[in-house]
Amino acid sequence: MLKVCGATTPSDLATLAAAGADHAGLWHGVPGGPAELTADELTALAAAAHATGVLRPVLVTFLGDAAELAALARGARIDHLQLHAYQPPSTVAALRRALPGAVLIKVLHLRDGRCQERPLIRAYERAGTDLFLLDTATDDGRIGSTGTPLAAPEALDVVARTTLPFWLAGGVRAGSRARLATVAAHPRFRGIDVDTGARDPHGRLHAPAVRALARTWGTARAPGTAPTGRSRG
Ligand SMILES: O=C(O)c1ccccc1NCC(=O)[C@H](O)[C@H](O)COP(=O)(O)O
Repeated sequence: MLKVCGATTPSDLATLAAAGADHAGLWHGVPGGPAELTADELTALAAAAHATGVLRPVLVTFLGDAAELAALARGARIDHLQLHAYQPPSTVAALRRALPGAVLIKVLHLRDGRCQERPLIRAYERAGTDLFLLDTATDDGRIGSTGTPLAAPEALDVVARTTLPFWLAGGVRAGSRARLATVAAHPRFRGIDVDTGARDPHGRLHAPAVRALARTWGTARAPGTAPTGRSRG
């Protein structure tokens, strides 16, 4: 599974679909974010993602109001939600009740190798999280699209504290597959989530980079096929 984050136009989605991505991350509720979408834009792009026949949209958000998120997801017909900030387990639980069929992805942030949410991991699992996304936070506290690499031993240490499937993020590139081989070999590893490594030097989504990610990480689809099933693991 390959998710690429921060699509803002139908042309971005066409690039991702043709280059082998399975999920497109669409931002809403990320104040000041360069890929921030209005609710109407989110709905239109989610429809465009579905129309590709291969891409599933993921709502990526810092928002913590479960009722607002559930309404947004229903309105945009998105069934994958990625809680990318420090939303508490109670938000996951409320979303689980509001959207029983959705795939709820909670980000776990590693800063200086330490998982910021470590004491809450079990609570997130009990609340109804489907999938964890391991990502990096920078020394100065930035989160999301940091391009900062995650070390394999630190990722595995967090994974050992969980029981759920997980996606891997944090400066992932085609060339980091060998360095992260032990993480990719984990039985609960389900795929990668990339922003920086899928872009050209001007910050545009870049088909050759996406193709290289899909090829190197072994997520490439057979030509003409759509991903099967949901991403719950
Ligand atoms: O992508 C962003 O800029 C972003 C901003 C705010 C919240 C979340 C954001 N991205 C979420 C993602 O899922 C990224 O793909 C993930 O952080 C990995 O990014 P990178 O390290 O640049 O590959």
